[in-house]
Amino acid sequence: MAADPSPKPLSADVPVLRWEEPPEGPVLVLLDQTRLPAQEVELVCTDVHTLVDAIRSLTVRGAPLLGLAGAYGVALAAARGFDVGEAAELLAHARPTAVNLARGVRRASKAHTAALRAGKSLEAAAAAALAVARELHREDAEASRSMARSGLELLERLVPGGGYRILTHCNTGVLVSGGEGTAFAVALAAHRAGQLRRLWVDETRPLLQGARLTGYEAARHEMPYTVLADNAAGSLFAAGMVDAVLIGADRIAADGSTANKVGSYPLAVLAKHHEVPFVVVAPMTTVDLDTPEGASIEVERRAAHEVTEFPPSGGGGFPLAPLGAQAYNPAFDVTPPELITAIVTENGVLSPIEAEGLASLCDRSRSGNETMKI
Ligand SMILES: CSC[C@H]1O[C@H](OP(=O)(O)O)[C@H](O)[C@@H]1O
Repeated sequence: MAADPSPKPLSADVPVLRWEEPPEGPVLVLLDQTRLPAQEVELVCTDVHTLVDAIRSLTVRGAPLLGLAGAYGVALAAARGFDVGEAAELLAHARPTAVNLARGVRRASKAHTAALRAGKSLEAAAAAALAVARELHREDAEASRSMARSGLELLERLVPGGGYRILTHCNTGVLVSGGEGTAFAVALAAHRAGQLRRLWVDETRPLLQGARLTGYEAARHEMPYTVLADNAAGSLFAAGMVDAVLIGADRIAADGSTANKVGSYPLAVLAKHHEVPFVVVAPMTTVDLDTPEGASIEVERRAAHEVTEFPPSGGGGFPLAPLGAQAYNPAFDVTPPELITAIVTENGVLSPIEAEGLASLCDRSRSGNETMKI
């Protein structure tokens, strides 16, 4: 279904994802992140195929938000009488790396199936799936608030004196979350506390989630931010201009290996070399104890045109390389635990990273939120 063609003013507070129930049937409304920062355009999803395409094209993106989109997608399929099993399969496999997506789909599908097995009506089963999606939404918003608090406390310990110069990669704010995000939410908390001296924003080629989306979010909060080409980060470290690196995650394996947007691993190596804290901020929905180590994480490979053309969406853009050039375009890379200073979750902060520590975090209630010295 076509989106509203009239772009909304950038100042509008447009929800990233919302469920609506107009007379013609329930819909999932998405802020189209491929159009930002130039335009705030919404995509109205009335069916699962539209939602799957939106996930694959990064119209909706970011690990925690993908979990919510997956769960709402199951609810949409159930409410509109689609085959829920088929919908769940399509949604869960729309992108492979962020564990949150399949997890959100699974939790909503289980609720739907349980309702049917209990003899409930199709409407009640659809409502059960929607209730799970809404609970996940609330949980993610609360997790975001908790990580922002814990992450700021960690910065105060790691970087005495405040006035943080934080480098971040990709986008990890409200555009990836049911709340204010993960790593970006920590930077925003520092800003609100008057402790953010500079937010260095890696542009994050090839899809430029940093320049486009983190820039968009930082501008709206009037944060002191500077965009940089990814390959300029090294000179910032060399000049001693980075106090900490904060990144998100798409999947954290049982040993602490972390898959995140491509370009994260080189930042971790730079941070190690320059003795700068490298901190991962991610909700527990991103921790996957069933994946033992980084080598087991499936890294999504994306189309060559995202690298060889501009704009990098959909093909047919301005050629940045000879037509037909091959391109290596992994969407993520994996940072080993020995390069990670700490992992901040809503269940606690793990530092240094020890495999059993993550399992302990998974066993904790949200209240057990203190730094774990393993
Ligand atoms: C806080 S998770 C956000 C995470 O998702 C991004 O990937 P994508 O833009 O491809 O969905 C990136 O890895 C971010 O760190």
